[in-house]
Amino acid sequence: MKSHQPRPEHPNPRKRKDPPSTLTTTRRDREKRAKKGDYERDSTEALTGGKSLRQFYGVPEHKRGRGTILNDKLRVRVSRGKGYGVFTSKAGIVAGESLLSEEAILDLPRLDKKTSLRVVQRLVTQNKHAELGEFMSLTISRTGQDTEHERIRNNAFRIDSTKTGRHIVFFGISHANHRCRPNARMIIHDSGWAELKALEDLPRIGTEVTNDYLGLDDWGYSTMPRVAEVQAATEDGWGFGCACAACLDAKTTDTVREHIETMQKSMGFTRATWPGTATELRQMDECFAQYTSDLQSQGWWNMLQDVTGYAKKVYEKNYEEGLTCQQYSNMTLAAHYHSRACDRLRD
Ligand SMILES: C[S@@+](CC[C@H](N)C(=O)[O-])C[C@H]1O[C@@H](n2cnc3c(N)ncnc32)[C@H](O)[C@@H]1O
Repeated sequence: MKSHQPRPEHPNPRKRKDPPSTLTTTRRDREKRAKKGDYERDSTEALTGGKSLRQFYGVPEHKRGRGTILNDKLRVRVSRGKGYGVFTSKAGIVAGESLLSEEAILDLPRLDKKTSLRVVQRLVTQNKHAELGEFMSLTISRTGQDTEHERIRNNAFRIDSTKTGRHIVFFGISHANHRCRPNARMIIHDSGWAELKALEDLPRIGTEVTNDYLGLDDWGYSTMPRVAEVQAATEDGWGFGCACAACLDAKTTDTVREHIETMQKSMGFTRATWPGTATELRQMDECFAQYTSDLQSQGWWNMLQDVTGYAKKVYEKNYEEGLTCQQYSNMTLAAHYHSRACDRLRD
């Protein structure tokens, strides 16, 4: 009689057969598990039997963003030192152009472990395999933390101002890396759609499109966090210390930000929070449009031109790494508008 010997391991790790898993991944099984509440487990259980979460959900390992064409303007590619990133695949993009408009994969009313688990579980029960595949191809930066919650924490954007409030996850936009002086801006609509818009001209193919995770891409009214604070915020929120040019030259950046704050204080601008929602951003846009038209209607059009030109010059000379040109122009414009308005009142 033939004795049953265990097969030796294949020398090529890719061809080794996994031991039979207790975590079956057919659709029916997944549905059964979801109904029974078997998804109630912690990160250690998620790795049971050496299975990753992707294996647990039956999502192919190789589907990790690489080369994904997002639309005719953008694609996902490797970004050195940052995993993957979003890059232009079209030349001649101009400032203000819409780069990508996307619906959320996941929309969480709250950011906590239970809610995270529940929303991913819902993709399974609703047979949303494409969304599940997209979600699983997003990054987790802390090794050994392969849980739904960690993946959401790493890729979600806040839609209300609280840390644990409404968060949403996208596919393309969540692949965009952070930069403190970004070249694109994300506008999240309350309905769960988001749009990525170019903040500056992107003339060449292959330019990395970066977004500002922290809301530094404001109008310059807020207190600018120091580099150490930025690092702490990116570490706390997404598990990485920002390595953008502004953060690497912390001394210059901090000096520039200090300078800006002094200017802001002298103008009496204080704003404690960043615009978080689409409504807030729209309100700011409307405000800015209003005072631009005020300037025009009062015959101050030349001043508007001067101020913008001046701001650009100063920006190019001194403010290279701390602020976007647009932010600086807006801020300087606001300052001039403010002081002119004060002068007029005094008259
Ligand atoms: C929302 S994801 C961005 C896409 C991600 N790079 C990927 O491979 O899918 C956030 C993660 O990207 C990396 N990352 C983004 N911006 C970065 C930056 N400025 N410096 C270093 N790492 C960054 C960090 O690992 C972070 O946890």
